[in-house]
Amino acid sequence: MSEILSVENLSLSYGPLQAVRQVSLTARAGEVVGIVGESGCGKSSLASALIGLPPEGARLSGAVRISGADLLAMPEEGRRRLRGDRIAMIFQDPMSAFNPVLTLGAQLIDFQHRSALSRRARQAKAEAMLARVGLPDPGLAMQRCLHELSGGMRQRAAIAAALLVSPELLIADEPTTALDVTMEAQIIHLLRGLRDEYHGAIVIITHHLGVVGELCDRVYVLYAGEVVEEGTADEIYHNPRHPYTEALIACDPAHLAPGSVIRLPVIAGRLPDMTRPPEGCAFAPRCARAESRCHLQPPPRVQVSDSQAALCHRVAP
Ligand SMILES: Nc1ncnc2c1ncn2[C@@H]1O[C@H](COP(=O)(O)OP(=O)(O)OP(=O)(O)O)[C@@H](O)[C@H]1O
Repeated sequence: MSEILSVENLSLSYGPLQAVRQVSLTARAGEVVGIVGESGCGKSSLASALIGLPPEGARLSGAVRISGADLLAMPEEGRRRLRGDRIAMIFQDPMSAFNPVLTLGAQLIDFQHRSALSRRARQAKAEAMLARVGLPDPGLAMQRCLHELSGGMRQRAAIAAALLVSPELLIADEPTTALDVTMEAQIIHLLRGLRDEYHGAIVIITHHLGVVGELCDRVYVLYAGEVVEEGTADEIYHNPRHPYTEALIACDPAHLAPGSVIRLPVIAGRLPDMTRPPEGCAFAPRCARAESRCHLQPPPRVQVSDSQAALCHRVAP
């Protein structure tokens, strides 16, 4: 499988605040890769760096390669072209992909402006894609403005818009958080169906480990801006080795028997102050298994299988 996305030692900081620290990851053609972590661990900052659009004032280092081309090393014009041609993004707020006062049809046709197809063919392709993502009566939906569509329909339209340009890399940043549970299940089902026919790489960024377990091939667990564990979805979900991954799983609603809890458990403690990251393991202050070396020395990256690795003093190879 060819590597579509290759990230090497990527760091992003806002002044003294280190939001993303030395992240390395890959996504190959046909693969769905999940990046999971709780709020504030650096997911959005990482997502912005993956598309070469960091927030103003952020400082970036490292490499983000899209099919070999280093996004961070090229001038803005090159990045813009790459984003338009080869990378598409699905945001939590589907409205951010659209102009609210233009019809959906006009926008879906315009998104294909680089295509050699006629206007009529682009229209037909847009309608077919809307049907594919489950919009009832796509012909009618094409004539509607976005504010006339329901939240679920907008999210489906945003997915259709992203796929219309056949991107090599599709990045979904918290694609389901804004939706209710039933709709979330439908969207997951849809993305799962699409992965079999879409041959690019899909990267899904979420705080919800259940999404990752159901949808992804491989998972990276992010804590305090670092990848603390990586592995296949099966390894991460059923045989987590990092205490933070274990804690995330214990908090996941999918692991709780229906009706058994009133409030979701949360991981006790809070993220460290990232303007002064701890000298040892960043998770040690919240870790029930921490020993003194965990507080003093940076943890080693321990390879536990061909595909699984954890950043932890307590994990045996
Ligand atoms: N534009 C910014 N300027 C300064 N600090 C920022 C900026 N954006 C994010 N941060 C800080 O960087 C850290 C990581 O934030 P980020 O939004 O990337 O995390 P996240 O995991 O996406 O969180 P959430 O799920 O709540 O969006 C946080 O401490 C946050 O306060």
